[in-house]
Amino acid sequence: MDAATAAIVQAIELVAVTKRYASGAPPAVEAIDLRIPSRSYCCLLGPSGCGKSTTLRMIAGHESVTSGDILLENRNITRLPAAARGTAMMFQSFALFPHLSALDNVAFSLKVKGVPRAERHRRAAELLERVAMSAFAQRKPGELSGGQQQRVALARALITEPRVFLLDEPLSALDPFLRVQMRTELRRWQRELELTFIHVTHSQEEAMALADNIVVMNHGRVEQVGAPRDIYNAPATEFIARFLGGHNVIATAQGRVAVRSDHLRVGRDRFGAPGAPTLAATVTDIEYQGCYVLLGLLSQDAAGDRPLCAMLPEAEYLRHQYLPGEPVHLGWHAHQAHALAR
Ligand SMILES: Nc1ncnc2c1ncn2[C@@H]1O[C@H](COP(=O)(O)OP(=O)(O)OP(=O)(O)O)[C@@H](O)[C@H]1O
Repeated sequence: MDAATAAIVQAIELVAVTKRYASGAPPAVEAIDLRIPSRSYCCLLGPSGCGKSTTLRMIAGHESVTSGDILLENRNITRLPAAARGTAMMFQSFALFPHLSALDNVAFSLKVKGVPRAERHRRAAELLERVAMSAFAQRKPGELSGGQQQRVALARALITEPRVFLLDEPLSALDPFLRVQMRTELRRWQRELELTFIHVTHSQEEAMALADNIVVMNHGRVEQVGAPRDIYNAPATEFIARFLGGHNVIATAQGRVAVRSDHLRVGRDRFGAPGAPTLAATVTDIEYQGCYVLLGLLSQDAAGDRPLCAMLPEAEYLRHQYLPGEPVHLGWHAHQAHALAR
């Protein structure tokens, strides 16, 4: 490890963490090594069943670890109870107590700890103010909108003064409009609070919008870790290229490559110098999307029939007006094709 890497405090470090729910069953999480820098926004991204919630629950202490270690700021927390770890969790459904006011919901964990009423209400009121919910302190959860409930849930988690904030699909219960709005708020809170956020999602769009680092998981393993732009521009595997969307996987003589849909060039004439990557294709569909047009294409590559997709800016499409059934040529710049490991 170089000095610069050593100087970055890791909020969370997983060392060879494995989880088996039953002996003999395939592992839900298999030998994961992961470092999440302090004060960063990390998204665990992957399809249903890939092990992301299990990973989050093991960090929270809601699930035991079969083998391996979990460190929080260099402290081994693997065997500590959830309340002693320095983490707090926000759930998809927010899990607010329906019969308690927003203020009492936020103050709840201090009540359990025996903090006197006046003191716990003072601290809860401060946190409600921080999330712009002071005016709703006396309302019950049922009298609040989804977004307002989320802010109360955030305040309730923050009252325990966590070092690491864990979020399990926190936006998926919200309608699409509110989801985008709350996404922006989550990012702003993370920056303002200077906390480490670890957020589980199956939405690549959400992960791209929020994360400093995305951890892409598949079948209980980490497939790739990186900044959204780095992962999008150089997906390591075919699974990632397909899961992220917006990519074509093409079999070439040198192996499989990923080419972004907006990097695939389409023309009636063959492209470029002899030897440059090129394919013949037929237009199958045309989808108008507003500022761009998606062309569905069928081609043959080294592995056989290959459905592909090209994303053309609206003006370019209008210049050419391709029609379904029309033969076209496809091309791409060699540097825009990323070799896939598998
Ligand atoms: N309590 C449990 N007992 C037994 N198996 C479990 C349990 N929880 C999860 N699993 C299994 O472990 C694997 C990983 O599940 P996990 O919930 O971590 O995935 P996920 O990526 O979060 O999926 P989702 O997005 O659907 O929540 C799955 O095969 C799941 O069936």
